[in-house]
Amino acid sequence: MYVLGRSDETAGPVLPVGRFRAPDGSHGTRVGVDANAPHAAMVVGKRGSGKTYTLGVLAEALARTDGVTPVVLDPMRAFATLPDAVPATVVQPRIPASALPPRAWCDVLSLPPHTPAGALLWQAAAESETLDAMTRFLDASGAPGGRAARNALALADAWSVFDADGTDVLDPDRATVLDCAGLPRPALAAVTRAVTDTVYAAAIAGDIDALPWVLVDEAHAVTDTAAWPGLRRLLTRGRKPGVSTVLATQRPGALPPAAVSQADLLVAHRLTARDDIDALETASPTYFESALADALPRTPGDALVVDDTGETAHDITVRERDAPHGGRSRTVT
Ligand SMILES: Nc1ncnc2c1ncn2[C@@H]1O[C@H](COP(=O)(O)OP(=O)(O)OP(=O)(O)O)[C@@H](O)[C@H]1O
Repeated sequence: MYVLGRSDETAGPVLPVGRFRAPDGSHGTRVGVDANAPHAAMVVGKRGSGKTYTLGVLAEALARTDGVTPVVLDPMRAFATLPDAVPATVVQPRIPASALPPRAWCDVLSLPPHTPAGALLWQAAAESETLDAMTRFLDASGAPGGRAARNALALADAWSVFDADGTDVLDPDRATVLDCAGLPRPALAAVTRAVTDTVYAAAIAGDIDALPWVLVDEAHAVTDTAAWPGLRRLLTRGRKPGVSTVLATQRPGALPPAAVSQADLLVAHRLTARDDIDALETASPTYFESALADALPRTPGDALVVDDTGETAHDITVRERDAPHGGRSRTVT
C-alpha cells in the first residue's frame, strides 16, 4: 500500500483510505494515510463532494487502529452510525465552564471585554469553576453590566452543554463522536474550543494513552468564533505533543490563511468557487503541473491529495465506508 504523509520507510499504523485513480477512472494501488506520526490535514470540497464521507472513512480506520483515538466534532449528526462499524461512543457534549478561558467566554457570549458587561463576565470566568459560581459572582457584584452579563449567562445555561464534570473525550479504546447537531453556533464554538484546549493540555501534560486525532466537520462554521484560537493552536502546535487535526470544510476560501498553509495533507474533492480554488492555490505548494482548477476531481468520493511530506500530489478515490453514511446529502431513492 502507498502511504501518504510518510517520508521514509518507517513502519507503523496506516489508515486505508482508498486507491489511486488513473485518468481513465480505473483504480490502482491501495492508498493509506500514515498514523504513526501526528498530522494536520484539511478535507475540502463543495457540498456533496464527499468531505464528510472521507472524514467517516478516516474515523473508522482510526477507531480500528491501536495507539490512536479519534474525537469527532459532528455538527450535522453525520457520524451517528459510527458505532455500527467500529468501537465508538456517540455523546451529547458536556464541557466544564472552567474549560473556557475568560476571553473565550466574552467571545462566545458576544460581550467584548472593554464593555462593562464583558469586563464583569471576564472576572466571573476568571474567578469561578462552574456556571453556577459565575452566576453567583455576577449576582453578588452589583457592578454596571451585571444584568447584561447575567442574561447572557442564562442563555449559555439553556444550551445544556455546561457541566462540572465534562465529557471524557480521550478514550484510548474507542472513537468519541460529539453530537453537536442543533447547537447554536456560539455553543458549538464553546464546545469546540473546550475540546481542543482540553486535548492539547492533556497531550502537553503527557496525560494521554493514545495519540488523539481531532476531526472537525463543517469547520467553516466555527473558524471566525471563539473556537478558532483552539483549532489554530492544534493545527500549528498540536503535532509536537502528538495531536493530529483534520478539518473538513466546503469553504476553504473562508478559512484563515493559516488553516490551509499548516496542513501537511490536503484532500481536495470537487470545488468550483474561484475564491476557494484560489485559497488552495495560494496556500499549497504546487506539486502538480496543471492548474489546480483542472486537477480537481468531478465525481463525489474522488480527490486530489496534496502530500506535503512526500512533496507529491495524487488522484485517488476514497474507499467505501463500513458504517451507513449519515451525511445530509442522502436522497430518498
Ligand atoms: N468515497 C465515496 N464512496 C462512495 N460514495 C461516496 C463517497 N464519497 C461520497 N459519496 C457519496 O456522496 C454523497 C455526499 O457525500 P458527503 O455527504 O460526504 O458530502 P459533503 O461534501 O460532506 O457534503 P456537505 O457539504 O453537504 O456536508 C454521500 O452521501 C455518498 O452517497
